[in-house]
Amino acid sequence: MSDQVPVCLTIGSSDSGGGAGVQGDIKAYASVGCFATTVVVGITAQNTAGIAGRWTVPVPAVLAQLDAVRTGFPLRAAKIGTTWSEELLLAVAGPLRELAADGVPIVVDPVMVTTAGSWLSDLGRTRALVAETLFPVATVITPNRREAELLAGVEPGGSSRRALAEKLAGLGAPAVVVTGGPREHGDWFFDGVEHHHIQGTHHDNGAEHGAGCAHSALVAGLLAQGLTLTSAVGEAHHRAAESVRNGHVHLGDGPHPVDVLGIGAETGRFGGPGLRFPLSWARPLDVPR
Ligand SMILES: Nc1ncnc2c1ncn2[C@@H]1O[C@H](COP(=O)(O)OP(=O)(O)O)[C@@H](O)[C@H]1O
Ligand SMILES: Cc1ncc(COP(=O)(O)O)c(N)n1
Repeated sequence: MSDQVPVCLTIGSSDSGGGAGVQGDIKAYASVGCFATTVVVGITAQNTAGIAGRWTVPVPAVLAQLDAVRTGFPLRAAKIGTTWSEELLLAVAGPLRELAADGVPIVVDPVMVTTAGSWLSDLGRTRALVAETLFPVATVITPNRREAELLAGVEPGGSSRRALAEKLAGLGAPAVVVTGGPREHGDWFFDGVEHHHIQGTHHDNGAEHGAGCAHSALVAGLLAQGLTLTSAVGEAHHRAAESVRNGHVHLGDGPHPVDVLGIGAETGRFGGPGLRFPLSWARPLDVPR
């Protein structure tokens, strides 16, 4: 790992509930020692129960954010989450191609439906366009089963994750992680040549809001830290699963938010104390700094 903090980019949408979207990505990047920059393409009025409203950011504002980040920071990895519309996909395709040509690994998380069941993408032509515009610039794509089925254009439940991954590779994705669900534990990774079942423990505490966002940001962050793709996707799964296990089960009625930083954990992921903040840490005002 390099001794400089790697800078990563997320292109995604704001989750007012703080668990997923760019807010979740920032925490996931921080959890693997990366500095997060953000290009906000949409805004959601959201809590754990679902999305009450959503707005897209005008394309010129998206492009200006991308330009500011690209010219101001040495990006070491990027991820793209929500893509909303055809117009937006077409607008970001060019800058993403340039990033990829500069050797920046790009993780494509084709978020379409949230854990709570709200739609985050206007389907229609967008499905084919995601493959056309984002697969060629991707280092890896990280759909869940439902997103993989939608992108592959197959009926739900009829295909193995192996078959889905191969189908998406056939549409141009260089490598594919089909993430796990309630019935298929662990993740399925196809590196373009070989298949790997990343085994994992399933946690049934209902704290999965933001797991997919955390996972794809973790893959990008770990690539930025110099891990190989195979190591990054393995480690990202274990950290995402931990973030579910440590999840904020007391927050919200719907799927609870993950805790990727281990803020609420009794013990951190390395066995020491978690990031829980005891009030005794606060310095009295009269202590000179
Ligand atoms: N209940 C769970 N227990 C353990 N790991 C989980 C659980 N839910 C999701 N994960 C892991 O979190 C990551 C994101 O997966 P997933 O929830 O399928 O993404 P999405 O939010 O896109 O549906 C994957 O590595 C997956 O295996
Ligand atoms: C802005 C935004 N982006 C992505 C997700 C998906 O997250 P999840 O599937 O974990 O609910 C979300 N809920 N909100």
